[in-house]
Amino acid sequence: MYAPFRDAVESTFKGDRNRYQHPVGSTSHALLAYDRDVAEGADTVIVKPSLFYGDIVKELSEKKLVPVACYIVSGEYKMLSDYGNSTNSMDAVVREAHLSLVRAGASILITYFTPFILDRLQKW
Ligand SMILES: NCC(=O)CCC(=O)O
Repeated sequence: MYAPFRDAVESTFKGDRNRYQHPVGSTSHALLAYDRDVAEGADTVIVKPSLFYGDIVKELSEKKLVPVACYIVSGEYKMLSDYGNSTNSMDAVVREAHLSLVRAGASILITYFTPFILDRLQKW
């Protein structure tokens, strides 16, 4: 999900970051990290990437301890952009994707679509 960002910054990183990324099939790792981070004084938690993790966003936001921020990373941006461009449905797909995270409980959206959304917010 991070390849477009790494390409943009001409990253020389080789390998993977599996040692500190949560296993895709597990909810419990994310919940343990949340408990640890809140106990250490975090004032916000970030779910990143976020579009495939609506279940995690919902579970964390229902705890109501700290706001949940959702980071729509570069690979998600590319997927949405490619789909929106190829089907001439950018407004609809961007709106639906971002509202899905709001519906799941996101308090903050971190997204490369910010200028696009701000241009349309009054209509949505
Ligand atoms: N520290 C920068 C990032 O994490 C970027 C992630 C992305 O947008 O792929």
